[in-house]
Amino acid sequence: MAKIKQNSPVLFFYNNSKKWLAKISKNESFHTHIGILKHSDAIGKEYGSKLITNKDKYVYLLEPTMYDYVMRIQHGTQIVYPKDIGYIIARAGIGDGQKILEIGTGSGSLTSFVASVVKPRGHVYTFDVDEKFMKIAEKNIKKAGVSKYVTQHNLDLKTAKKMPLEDMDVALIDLGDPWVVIPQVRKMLKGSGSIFAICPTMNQLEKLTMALVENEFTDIESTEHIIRNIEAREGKTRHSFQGIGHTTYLCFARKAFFGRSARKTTEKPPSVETEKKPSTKTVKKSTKATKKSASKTTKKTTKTTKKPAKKTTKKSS
Ligand SMILES: C[S@@+](CC[C@H](N)C(=O)[O-])C[C@H]1O[C@@H](n2cnc3c(N)ncnc32)[C@H](O)[C@@H]1O
Repeated sequence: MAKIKQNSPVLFFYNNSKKWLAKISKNESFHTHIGILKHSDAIGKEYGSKLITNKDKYVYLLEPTMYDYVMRIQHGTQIVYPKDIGYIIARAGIGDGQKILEIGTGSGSLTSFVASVVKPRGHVYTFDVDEKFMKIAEKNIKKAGVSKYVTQHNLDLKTAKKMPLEDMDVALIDLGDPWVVIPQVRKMLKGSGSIFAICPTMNQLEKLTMALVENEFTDIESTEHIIRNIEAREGKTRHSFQGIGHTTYLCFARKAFFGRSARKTTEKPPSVETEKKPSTKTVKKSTKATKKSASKTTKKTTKTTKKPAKKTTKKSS
């Protein structure tokens, strides 16, 4: 039986829109519209028990899940929501023991969730360029209890000359221009490794898909996930009037070896519809942009809780 004690995490659950997440500290209490919730009253109770307030209302003392942490995360940036995270984990094949590369830590929502899936043997190496967001993410990752499985780096991989990682199982990208980092990500991914990127608009999705084809990725799929809440009550179950509209598009692919260099130039890449070669003009543009910005490399790595798997052996990527 799991009993609540000092420092236990607890979700004080009143209803779906009123719930409070806290770490139990015996001298603390908080005032709510349903009365005062005293932490000391929770100590010694089993998770799932009721706690009565001074206004004779009650909350349930629930053990928080990763969903609860992510939904109550401090937002520094837009975050990836559980409705998308579930599919990302399934579609990218994320599991225990994997090495994950993430570009665009943001508030650490996706980082925390993915770390909770790859732990205890796996690790998330996450990169961001904004120290302010990195601090927010660090706090959120700590609150979610997965700091041990995450290493945060302050490094712009767009301009980095040497890739700091190799043989990654999965790469997750959440930046405004994900197509720019595809060549770099390719170098760090193992063969057939999964890549996933967030694209809030269709224009971004198009540019990304073209870069994926150009950089020899296959199994390309783009999806949008809409969740509909149902209000289920006896005799009057119906869709909720509230709901989230469009949030973002998700794009998945796998690293492959098209063998273009070994083929004659007239030969076409594999015959999947989405794997048509993009117009050279656009691809050249993004390649130029990458090269141009490569001269301004900033290298700074913070908070290394675990060493990245850097080896100097060069591999064909
Ligand atoms: C939308 S947020 C990511 C949100 C995150 N997926 C989450 O669930 O909390 C995008 C992040 O990408 C970062 N970013 C922008 N350009 C970057 C770059 N070149 N390398 C790494 N991170 C970058 C921004 O600082 C920002 O924190």
